Amino acid sequence: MTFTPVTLCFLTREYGGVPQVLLGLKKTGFGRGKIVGLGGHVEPGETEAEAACREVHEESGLVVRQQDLRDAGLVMFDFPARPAWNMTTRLFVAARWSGEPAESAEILPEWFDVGSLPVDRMWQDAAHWLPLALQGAVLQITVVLNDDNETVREVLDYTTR
Ligand SMILES: Nc1[nH]c(=O)nc2c1ncn2[C@H]1C[C@H](O)[C@@H](COP(=O)(O)OP(=O)(O)OP(=O)(O)O)O1
Repeated sequence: MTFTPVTLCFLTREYGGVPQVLLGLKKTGFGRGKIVGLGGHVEPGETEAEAACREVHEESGLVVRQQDLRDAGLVMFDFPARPAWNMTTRLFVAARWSGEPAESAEILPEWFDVGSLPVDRMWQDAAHWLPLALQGAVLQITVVLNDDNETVREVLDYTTR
């Protein structure tokens, strides 16, 4: 079974002493209408880190350097009722970046407090893995979606650190 390689990159900052993460409203394509992380497909010939930096720039105008990406592990999104949507997702977190986030055709970026993530507006599975990734874990997780391709059937967590 093929799992398409994609990335998600979570930029962080402290704002008034409060940790925040940059997410965004997906305006087009896969996950339209949801609050998601910045990211997308790894193009042929590209590394995951290169793809993450490219997607952050395309979607928000921000510049993040590969050396400032922290590898936060892998999440497999398994859609048994829609295997064409299966993805293997490299997670990155970056506390150093430059620029001001700007709306793009694909994403309306927005900062959220890490302590109150907008989980009701995200993919349901995000509540299972995003807080851990932002806390510094290196994840090894498989999310199995129900046949509605929305809700979570099970989360298999192989994280060791
Ligand atoms: N169950 C899930 N929960 C989640 O939080 N993110 C998911 C998910 N399943 C997929 N994703 C993310 C991973 C990836 O960053 C994104 C899909 O990639 P894209 O945003 O790039 O898709 P698009 O259809 O907009 O295509 P392109 O921008 O043309 O590559 O969806």
